[in-house]
Amino acid sequence: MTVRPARLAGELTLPASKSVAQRALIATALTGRRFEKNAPVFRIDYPGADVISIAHAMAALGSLEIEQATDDVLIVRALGTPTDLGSPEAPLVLDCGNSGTGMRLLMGALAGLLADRPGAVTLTGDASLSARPMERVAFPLRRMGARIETAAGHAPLTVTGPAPLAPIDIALPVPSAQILTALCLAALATDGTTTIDLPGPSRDHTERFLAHCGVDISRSGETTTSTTITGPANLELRSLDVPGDESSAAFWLAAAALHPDAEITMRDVGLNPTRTAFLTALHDMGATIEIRPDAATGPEPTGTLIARSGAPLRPIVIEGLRSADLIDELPILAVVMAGTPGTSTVRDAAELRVKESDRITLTCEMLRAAGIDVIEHDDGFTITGSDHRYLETSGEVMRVRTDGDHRIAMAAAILEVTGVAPRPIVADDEACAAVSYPRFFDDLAALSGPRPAPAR
Ligand SMILES: O=C(O)C1=C[C@@H](OP(=O)(O)O)[C@@H](O)[C@H](O)C1
Ligand SMILES: C=C(OP(=O)(O)O)C(=O)O
Repeated sequence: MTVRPARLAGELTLPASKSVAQRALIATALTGRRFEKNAPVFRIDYPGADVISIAHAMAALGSLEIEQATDDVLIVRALGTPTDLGSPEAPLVLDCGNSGTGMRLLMGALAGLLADRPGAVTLTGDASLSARPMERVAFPLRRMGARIETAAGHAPLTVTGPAPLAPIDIALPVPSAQILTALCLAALATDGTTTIDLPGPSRDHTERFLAHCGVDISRSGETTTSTTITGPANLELRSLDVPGDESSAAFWLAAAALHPDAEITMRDVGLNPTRTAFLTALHDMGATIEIRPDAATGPEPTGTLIARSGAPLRPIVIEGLRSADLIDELPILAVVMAGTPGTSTVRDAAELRVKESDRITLTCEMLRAAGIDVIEHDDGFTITGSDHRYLETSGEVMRVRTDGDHRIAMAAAILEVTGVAPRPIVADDEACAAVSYPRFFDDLAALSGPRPAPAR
């Protein structure tokens, strides 16, 4: 017999926004300005493993000094532009771990750094990252003049200098904030104005952070967007509060929407309007979430979220540009769909197949393992859900394949703990949650209160 918690309640501290922290680390590493030893530029409270990988990569580059002040706090100091950037015979090797954002942003940043000096830097990553497409970033950077070699489109990849860069006007085929950001970081080293048009919504953390550091950058449009940035630009380093990660909050918003008795509070959560698509989707499905915005203090708006259970949920269709806006939240949204009576669908999300895992296949496998009716499409899935909650269930515990993907491991845990799954399930790798949320399973235990040990 597996007993699911009767109540989920408590207050949580979320990890630092993975998108904001990595942008701040990489952009700060680009600056030529040297800071006094005791003048930290910013701190990162509670970084996930991707953020730590990129912090260490920037320290290996020689641009930043990272002090681990406590288990949970990184203090970042800028040391100035590195002098040793390797050579084609002996490139400097930087390990990006599991971070797609880190590797793609660094391609642009390094192209800028190597625009007018010799050197060669090779970026490597773990097996998952080495399987992900990198030409989508290398190709437009080459158009600006960068010298980048990939291994048949993948990591390891090497950026070589000197390779002077020129501004470009470009319309990207996909609404990717990672490509946009790589091009913006490269554009800082050019003389003139670069314009990057995107065919759909994307997060605007880069525009906000670079403008905060005095760069001439702006974005227009809300669904299709156009970003303009003018170089050459030196960053004025300014302190920054890194907000709690919106995509980490999504797991608890889903948990509260699904569980019959829940109240979960999260403070200092990022409320950037380009990151609120999951809040909107849950609202459209009928969930109750109280949003209390904080007074603005920096480039990223924040606030408190209080999610409560009890509202009946209705099915939803996610397609077109909306899928791009929800891309990292689609595995956990699938769990909400499974706990909603009726048929819900996600289409136009083929991009999910090239994230840390094939998230379409693994999301469908997870739901099937739990006994939920799901149909897999090339670009999404259709789920027939139910509002029945199995707070006690029995049978063999089904192992969910994660392929080391943090979002699948956390989605499986929410599916299990909320009683949506008729059958007991467990992720085959819970440790991978640390990529974005190291204490996820501790927080889950704290919210669940004392109860019988979970079935394994
Ligand atoms: O810019 C970013 O911080 C991110 C952009 C998104 O990727 P794409 O740019 O490929 O859409 C997202 O999936 C990723 O987790 C983080
Ligand atoms: C896709 C993700 O991250 P990245 O591309 O940075 O690996 C994610 O966190 O869901």
